[in-house]
Amino acid sequence: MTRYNPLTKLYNRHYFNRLFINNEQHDQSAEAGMCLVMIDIDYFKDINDTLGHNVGDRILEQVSQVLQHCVRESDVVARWGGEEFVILCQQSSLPLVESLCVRIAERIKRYQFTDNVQLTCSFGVAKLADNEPMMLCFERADRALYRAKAQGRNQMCTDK
Ligand SMILES: Nc1nc2c(ncn2[C@@H]2O[C@H](COP(=O)(O)OP(=O)(O)OP(=O)(O)O)[C@@H](O)[C@H]2O)c(=O)[nH]1
Repeated sequence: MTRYNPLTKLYNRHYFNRLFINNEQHDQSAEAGMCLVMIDIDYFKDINDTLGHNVGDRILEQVSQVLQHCVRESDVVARWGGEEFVILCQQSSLPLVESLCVRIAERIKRYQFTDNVQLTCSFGVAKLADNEPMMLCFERADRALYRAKAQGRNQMCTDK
């Protein structure tokens, strides 16, 4: 089974799921300080609709590079769906992960994307609680992302 999404070269959803979401065998020490970030490009459909699918694909590649560049080596980045990404940060904390999101947002703001496209992202953050299944933490991060979208996009929400 392939681990990677061919376009972005990031881990694909299936592999990320297998590693973390469906795997309840993690020991507690490995789980200490695990945080999840869900990231979704804002109004990505408009980019496809106005500039075409090929430009959309280039943007997805470039955003993926930004994410890989911003994270630590121990963090795991995956393409979750169309224009949605997930980062799993290990041995981290909410303040550290929130500052990671700010760094990513700043880098995306400054990045010279194909066709001079300007874009922003929305972020949803959650920290794995003691004895919490990864799936529940993931759902909390996803709800936080939904809030960031609903509140106007280009922002980060944390589920505390
Ligand atoms: N170019 C390209 N587009 C994709 C790919 N996968 C999904 N998409 C597009 O991503 C777009 C997602 O659109 P929406 O879910 O409406 O989200 P959005 O326009 O980003 O709006 P918000 O998320 O609400 O800010 C759709 O137009 C999909 O066709 C892909 O691999 N390449």
